[in-house]
Amino acid sequence: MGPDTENNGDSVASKLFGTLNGFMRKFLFRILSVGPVPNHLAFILDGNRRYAKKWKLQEGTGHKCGFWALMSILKYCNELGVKYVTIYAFSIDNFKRRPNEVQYVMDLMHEKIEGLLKEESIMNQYGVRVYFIGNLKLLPERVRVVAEKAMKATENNKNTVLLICVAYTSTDEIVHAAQESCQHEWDEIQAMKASESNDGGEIISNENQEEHRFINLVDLEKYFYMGVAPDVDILFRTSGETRLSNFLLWQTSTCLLYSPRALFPELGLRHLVWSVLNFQRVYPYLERRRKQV
Ligand SMILES: CC(C)=CCC/C(C)=C/CC/C(C)=C/COP(=O)(O)OP(=O)(O)O
Repeated sequence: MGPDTENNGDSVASKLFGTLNGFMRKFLFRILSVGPVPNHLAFILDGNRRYAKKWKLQEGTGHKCGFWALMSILKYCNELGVKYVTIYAFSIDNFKRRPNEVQYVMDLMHEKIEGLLKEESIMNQYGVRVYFIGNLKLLPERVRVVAEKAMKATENNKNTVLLICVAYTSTDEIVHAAQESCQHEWDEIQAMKASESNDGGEIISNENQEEHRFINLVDLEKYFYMGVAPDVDILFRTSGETRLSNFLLWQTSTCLLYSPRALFPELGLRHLVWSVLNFQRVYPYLERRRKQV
């Protein structure tokens, strides 16, 4: 059977099948919830173009199918009780791709984000709060504006948090956090000096100065774009690839890496269930590692 590139599931048969599927899925998720359910899943969306090639579609249609796969995964995560879902939608390096591909993905993002703003969108149906994560200044103005609108429009949604990394790389995030943290320290030292001279020359204690000389872990994490989410529990990279490609290097130190052979648009329920079962198998080990950090 070929791919459903427009996500049309409107026939009576497909609706009936969808309802049946929904019941079975909820039953399956009940059983899975007996064990620990991961709190944060992250996805490197790999294989959209290969999917288009495989089915002899236009390259951009592969990205479109990737978007529909993402919506299904988001729905399953919501039903299973996974709180945070992060996706690597576009890296800073992706801007080096052919201009017409960059343009296509930006247009698709713009169109889909506008769709997410609609009343009947999955974001509102499922109570999903959206964050756009990364150096958003690098985005075309119209995409940035609609992204900011979507963050504002969903800020009161409470069920699942969707973090969309665009114009993102992990090293850029770390540099940004270090710069912000240094700036904050510098501002504090200047404020202390100013109050010292106002107080008629009271000397800043050595301890106080020491405290302000080093950036510590907690400070740095405060300034991460990803600071709104906890560390990742399972990192998916589709297409059987096992590279991290500069994605969430800081937040994945104690997670399970899962790389199914499926291309991203082929990612489905069975992959999610299998990854959660694997997570439950290694959970005691991950927990021990986390307590040691
Ligand atoms: C609003 C919103 C969340 C939109 C998301 C749109 C979307 C699915 C973007 C993915 C873009 C991308 C560079 C995918 C990687 O596949 P690839 O091109 O690297 O495929 P390949 O590995 O086969 O070359």
